[in-house]
This record gives sequence, C-alpha cells and structure tokens, in this order.
Amino acid sequence: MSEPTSLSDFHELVTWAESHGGYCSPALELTKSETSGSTAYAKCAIPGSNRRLLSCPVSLIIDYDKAAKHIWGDLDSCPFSRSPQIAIRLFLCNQRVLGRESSWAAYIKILPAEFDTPLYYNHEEMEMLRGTNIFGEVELRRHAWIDEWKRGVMYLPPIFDKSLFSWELYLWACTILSSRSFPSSIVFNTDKEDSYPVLVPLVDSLNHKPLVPIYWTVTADSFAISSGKSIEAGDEVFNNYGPKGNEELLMGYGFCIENNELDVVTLKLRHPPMSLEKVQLISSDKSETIFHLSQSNPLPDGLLYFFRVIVTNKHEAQKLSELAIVNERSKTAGTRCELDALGKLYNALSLKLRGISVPDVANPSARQRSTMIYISQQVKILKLSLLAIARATYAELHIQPEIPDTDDVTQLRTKVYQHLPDYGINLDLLFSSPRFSEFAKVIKKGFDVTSPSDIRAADIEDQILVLLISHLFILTPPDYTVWLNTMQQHYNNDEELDEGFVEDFERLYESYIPPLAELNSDIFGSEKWTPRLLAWAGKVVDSEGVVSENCEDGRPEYWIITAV
Ligand SMILES: C[S@@+](CC[C@H](N)C(=O)[O-])C[C@H]1O[C@@H](n2cnc3c(N)ncnc32)[C@H](O)[C@@H]1O
Repeated sequence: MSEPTSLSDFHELVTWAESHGGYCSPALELTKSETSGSTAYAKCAIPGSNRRLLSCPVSLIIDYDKAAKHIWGDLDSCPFSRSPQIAIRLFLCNQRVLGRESSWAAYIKILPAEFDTPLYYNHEEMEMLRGTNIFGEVELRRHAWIDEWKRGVMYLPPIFDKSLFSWELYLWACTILSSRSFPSSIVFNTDKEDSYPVLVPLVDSLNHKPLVPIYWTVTADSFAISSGKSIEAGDEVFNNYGPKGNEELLMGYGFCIENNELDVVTLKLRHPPMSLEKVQLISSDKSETIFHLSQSNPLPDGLLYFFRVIVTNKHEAQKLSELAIVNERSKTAGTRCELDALGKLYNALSLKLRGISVPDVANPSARQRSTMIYISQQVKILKLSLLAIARATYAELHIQPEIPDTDDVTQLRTKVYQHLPDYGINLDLLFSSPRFSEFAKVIKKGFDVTSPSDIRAADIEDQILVLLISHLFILTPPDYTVWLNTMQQHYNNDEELDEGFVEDFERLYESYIPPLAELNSDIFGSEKWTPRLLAWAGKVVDSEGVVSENCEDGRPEYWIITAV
C-alpha cells in the first residue's frame, strides 16, 4: 500500500493539474482532515456566489476513451464498451502499478489506499450490520466485482503482467470509483441513459455536505466546481454529492451523516405470483419494485397501492382497475382490502425492524460509528412508517387517532385491532356474542372445544368460520343484510361455484352437518344447509378475510370483514 499522503503531495497535485490547464482557487487550502481524508479549507473569506473553486482539464479526466485506448490501443479493440467502468478500473489498477511512471502519478499518490466501505469491514464489523439491506448487498457486490475482475484480467492484452492485477488492487479501483467519481453525463453533458462513472482529479478533493449549494460547470476543455454561497475564512469547503441517504453513502463512500434529512429506508419488494390483471395494475413486468421510505414521507402512496394490489380479491381488483382508469390510485377498494394491505405492510416493516438492532459500542471506531448512525436512522424511519400505517388504519376505521404515547411500535397494531369487532366477525365474536350463543354451544360440543384457541390449535378455524357464515346467511339478521347480499352477488354464481369446488364441500357437509343436526336440529336441521351454501361460505372465508393479531397475546387471528 502507498505511503500516507503529505501536504507536499497536495501541492504536487495542484501544480500537476495547473500545468495541464487546471485551476485551484488561491483561497483554498488542500489539506488532510482527521476523520475524512483529504479536504479543503478557505484560507480567506470567499464572498458572493458562483466563485470558481477547482477545475480539471478534460485531458486529465479519466474516462472510458482514455482507459480503453491506453489498455487496448484503440476503442474498437476494447471488449468493454458496454461496461465502461471495467475499462476504467483496469486503467486505474495499471496506473497504480506504474507508480511514478504513470502520467497520473500526482493524482494516484493522493488517492486513499484504505477505505471504510463495508466491503472492507472485518467479520465483527459486518455482524453489526446483520438484518440491514447492506448486510446482504455487500456479498452481492463483492461477487459481482470478483466476476468483473476475472473477466477484465482475462481480456488484458498480453503486454500486461496479469499477476500484478490482484483482486485487492481491483477492489481498490472499484472503491476509488464508487467513492469519488462523477457521472459522465454531468461531466460531459451527455445522455443520462449512457452515463458511467468518470474520475475528475482535483475537483474530487472536496468532502460531502448534503444540500450545500454548488455549481458544476462544463466547458469544452474543463469541468469546474463553484460555490453557490459565500464561505467564511477557516471554514471547510464542501461539494454536494447529490441527494444521498446513509445507505448509499456508507456503501459507496464509507461514511454516514448524522440526522441526514435525505436518508431513506429502501424496500426492494419481490413480486409474488400475480394474475395478469394485478400485473397490469402495478404496471410493471419486472420481478421487483423498489420503494423509499423517508422521514418526510414514511408511507409513500405507491407502496400502499402496491400492497392493495397484492391483497385484492377479484372484486376489489375490478374496483382498483376502475379507479386506475380515472387516475384515482390513492383511493381504496374497500375496507377489507385496505385493512389487509395495511396489515400486511405493517407485518413486513415490523419484521424488518425486528431484524435489526442499533449497536451500543462505547468509544466506537469510525466504522462502528457510521454503522450506528446508519442503523439508528433506519430504525427511526421504520418506526415512523409503522406509526403512519397505524394512523391510516385508524382513518380507515373512522376512529379518532389514539396512537399510544409509546416508542413501542409493536403495540400499535394490536391497539388498532381492538376496534375490529365493529367491522367483522371472528371466532372470539362467535364465542362472546349473545346472538351466537346457541350456535356456539353446538360448536363446543360437536368439536369438543371450549375456546377460540382450541379451535385454532385443532387447525379448524377455516371450517368453523364457514359454518358461522352459513349460519349467518340462514339467519340473515338486518344488520348483515347488505353485506350478505353483496356476498351472494359476488360468490353465489356458477363461475365461482363450479361443480368441482362444490364437490369438495359435499365431504365437509357429510361429515359435519348430520352430526351437528343431531345435537341441535333447530339450527343444523334446516334444509337450507347444503353443500353449495358451505361452498359459497368457503369462497367468502377465502376472499373476504384479514389476519390480525390478538390484543392480549399478539397471536394471529382471522377476521371476515363485514363492513361494506
Ligand atoms: C471524493 S472523496 C473526498 C475527498 C476525500 N476526503 C479524500 O480523501 O480524497 C470522498 C471520500 O471522502 C470522505 N468523505 C467525504 N465527505 C465526508 C463526510 N461528510 N464525512 C466523512 N467523510 C467524508 C469519505 O472517505 C469519502 O469516501
């Protein structure tokens, strides 16, 4: 590894750049900071805005053309026109091998030799990241870069000594590029779609401060950075790397910003198997969709919409399609759909939250400190998202928010579901409501159970709910009439209840109804009990439920939502 950078190295860098037409403002002092490598301070006040700070001549910018020509002699012989970054990384490796012989020696000398990006973390440091997106991402990135390195070295022309292009050297080049490159589309004012990372010596000497106003200026022969505001004497002079959250900063640059307003939690959601109708609703034929949660937008519309589409039953999907046509994607397809979507989203996020913990390290190293900042902000945003979901659930249930004054977001969901009895039916209601007391007696005796948990333990929750919905239909109490009519329209037709489906319920009918009729002929002796009725109730149970958590012990419960 190279020697530590000294102040004379920075002078050499400036002299080299200026001798090729570059510029360093006389008000700037390039130096070393204690915690963030090289940086620049204002030697004297830099007044006004749009003062040029640094510029690099195009002849020194390390781009694909230079890298390809240097290694393969001409552009046509370079096999990496579609992966320009590989050519640039190999070029960087070669410049490092050349040392003083390199035309970029003054630049190579000031480049850091070690980094705090997670690909350099040791085992213990990595363990602190367990459960985060980065934990999985590190190995994916390492493998992708190792594959690239093998391919790159294989295609090196014979004049290069391949043994000098070690994996460690290639990883160094990859990290140099991730931590200090600029997009070619900005540096050369070209198409964003074909953008790739280029190195801009000297201009890349500044550290990052979010939202700091700067200008990047492109001319035919240089790329310059100017300050967008006055800078006081003695202040650090910053660049603004763009709107980056801590995950991106840590992964690419090896640092995090405390209270980073631009921080996000990135959710990569794999698409479950979906009907064509749902694929059309999501308007994506990709296998995953990415969402960003932030402090200012902890529950993005698109994310909730995604969950609505995933959980919709056939009739709700139809409603969502109608809403999409009139561009009303923020509207819900009904109480059931909304509760199911919010519940599943809540589960996904609380699972993510439970998987990570903020490390508590006394006297942390720079890497440990970055990890702590990263994880604590991820936790903060996830908790805000869970709160937002709880609020949205209250809104759906038309209940005044009574969000518990607690940091324990795991309680939020069970609190919300205390209100479900007004919106649906489940086993607990069957056992507690006077209107079902006779029916409940028969169920207890017939199935030898005494409580809803016995039923769940016997794995017959679905079957008992089928009996309950059928019973409700036979009774048709006034407060359920509208819902029962809707359910009849939706599920009591030949398309839904085909022969094969009804046949399955004949077996259920034979084994349940006659023995139950013997226990209570008033309820179960009616001719209205038929396999088709049970099949219809089976459709309702399959399509109209949501899973909630019990208010006392948090175990899952199935509710049939009867609110229309
Ligand atoms: C483009 S370079 C900036 C100049 C750099 N300090 C150097 O040593 O050459 C980016 C690197 O600087 C450091 N850096 C930039 N901004 C930082 C910040 N706000 N806090 C801590 N480190 C920072 C990180 O090591 C990052 O990988």
